[in-house]
Amino acid sequence: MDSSDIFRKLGFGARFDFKRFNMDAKRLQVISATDKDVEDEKENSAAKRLAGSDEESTESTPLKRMKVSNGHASSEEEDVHLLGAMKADEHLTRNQRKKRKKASKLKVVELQKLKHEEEINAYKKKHRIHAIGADVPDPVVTFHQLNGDYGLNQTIIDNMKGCGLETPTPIQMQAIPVMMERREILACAPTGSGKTAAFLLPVLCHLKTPQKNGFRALILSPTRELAKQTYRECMRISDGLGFRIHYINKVSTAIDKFGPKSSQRFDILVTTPNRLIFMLKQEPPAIDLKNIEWLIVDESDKLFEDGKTGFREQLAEIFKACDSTNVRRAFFSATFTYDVEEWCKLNLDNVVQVYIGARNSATHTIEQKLEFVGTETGKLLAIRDLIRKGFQPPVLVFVQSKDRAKELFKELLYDGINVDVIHAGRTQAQRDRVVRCFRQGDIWLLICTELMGRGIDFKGVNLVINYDFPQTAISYIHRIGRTGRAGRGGSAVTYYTEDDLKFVHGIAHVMKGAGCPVPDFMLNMKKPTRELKVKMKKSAPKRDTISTMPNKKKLREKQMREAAEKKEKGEKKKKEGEIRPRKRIVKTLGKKNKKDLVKKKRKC
Ligand SMILES: Nc1ncnc2c1ncn2[C@@H]1O[C@H](COP(=O)(O)OP(=O)(O)OP(=O)(O)O)[C@@H](O)[C@H]1O
Repeated sequence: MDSSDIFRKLGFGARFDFKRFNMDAKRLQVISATDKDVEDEKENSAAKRLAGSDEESTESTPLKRMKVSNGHASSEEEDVHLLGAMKADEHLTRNQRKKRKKASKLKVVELQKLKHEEEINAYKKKHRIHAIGADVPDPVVTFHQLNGDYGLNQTIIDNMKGCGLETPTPIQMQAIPVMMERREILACAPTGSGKTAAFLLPVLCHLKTPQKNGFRALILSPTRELAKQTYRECMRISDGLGFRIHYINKVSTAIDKFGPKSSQRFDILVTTPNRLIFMLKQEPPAIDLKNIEWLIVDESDKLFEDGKTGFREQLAEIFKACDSTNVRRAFFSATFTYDVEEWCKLNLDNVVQVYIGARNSATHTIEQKLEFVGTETGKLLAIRDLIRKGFQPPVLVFVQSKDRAKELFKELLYDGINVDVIHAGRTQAQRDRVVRCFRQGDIWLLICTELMGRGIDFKGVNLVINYDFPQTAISYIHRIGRTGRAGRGGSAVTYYTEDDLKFVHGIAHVMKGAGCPVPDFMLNMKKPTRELKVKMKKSAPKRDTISTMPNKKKLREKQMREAAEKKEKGEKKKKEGEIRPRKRIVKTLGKKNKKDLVKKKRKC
């Protein structure tokens, strides 16, 4: 037995890197020339395909494309490769041939997988989808696909179509399959991009049919208005399936309805954290969240905020109450802070992060403008000018507090337009009426506070006016996001005064990020310090009252200030007189007398 025999025996069934060992293999007669040719041909064809020489159009049939290429080689392609391999295999044993066939099949599958990945990446890039996480499922192209792939009820798909939702938006393309696979998710997509349906569809799919096990899905929203809107959307999409969906309107009735003695005939609860906490704190708790399978936190960055405006503590208590082992959590918002992201990475199980477009960016369909108005009076003049020139309702006007909302309402009440106001100081019935009238078009211009800034979907708002400069860029993104929804156009104008100059930089950059023209001087404005930013975020700046009438209190203050200044000046003069009396005498003597005095002095 010579060395080549030993090598052949030991190397039986092994595959060679032909580029590196070609010469040796030939010398030892381990392979024939045909073996190498087949191998070379395979590599060449793979490279060609990855370089895009494949004739098949990737755009025309995306669904088919994704299905076919999902890891399995087409039989035609396989045959070509196997034929070549069989010719080369003539001199091999049956076992060797089998192994070779298996190996080449594997290679084809790998190449198909690569091709598939490339196509998926191109599709994601086109729709600006970024997904981070392990084994992220592929995005879907149609709602119909969800029926085949995940068993989504056809009624839901029909209801979606009935509401005019024909094809999924980018966030729906990616977030739905992720949630369908029961993965926890942190999703961020621009305002008005269809996040509500993105979380409702998987929830409805997993709940399958109505049951008597108490609530199985919980959706949290920061405001009652948003909770009600989500409840309505959920009812629309699940129409005909018999799910019992609830929205807590009055806590007193909810306690009787959902308490321990209830029939447990409910499936989905949509509410604000405060109301839920109130019910959980009853003795015994007036609601049971032990069977919750899906906990959705909408506008999650808002709910994660600390302090008066946030719900962080309440959220922690609700998380504790949803203690089922198979609870899944989903966080949705148009904006995310670093804190929320870190929390999700640490606490969620194998989380998938989905971002559409650039993070914390404004919708591209909104025309944004910054308008310098100098002073508070300038703002009033600007808005009156806009009204006088004529505007296209509906318009939303944001101010920083309920007091200012009332002040502006008083000012505009007699300007000949249908104007109303909504803020936390109004009763729930008043708030509901205002929202209803605004939706119906009976109110043309609605003055509101940050209450309306999050999630509210008013169809066709044409213009958003930031009467008071927003406290943060995040607040700006949400406020202007009330227009330009679901791919429609819209405009936003932000008034700024001398006092707001130091905060213009941030907003100018958000505008630039959304592709709006911004003058260079705005982009180059000095950034506010960190302390200033924190201060502004915590509390809105003090501003002069919104009024064209002279403010009596202010007038009195001004008079008192002037009187005090006068008095101070007088005292100062008196003091000066005591220190330099001669000078005073000289002054009072006049020019002629002064000369006489000098002469007299000389004589002396
Ligand atoms: N696939 C779709 N095709 C067309 N319109 C859609 C689609 N999905 C949702 N919409 C519509 O888009 C609008 C905005 O949707 P939604 O309120 O869910 O946005 P959002 O992303 O939650 O916004 P926000 O960040 O302001 O809360 C709604 O009127 C909704 O009916």
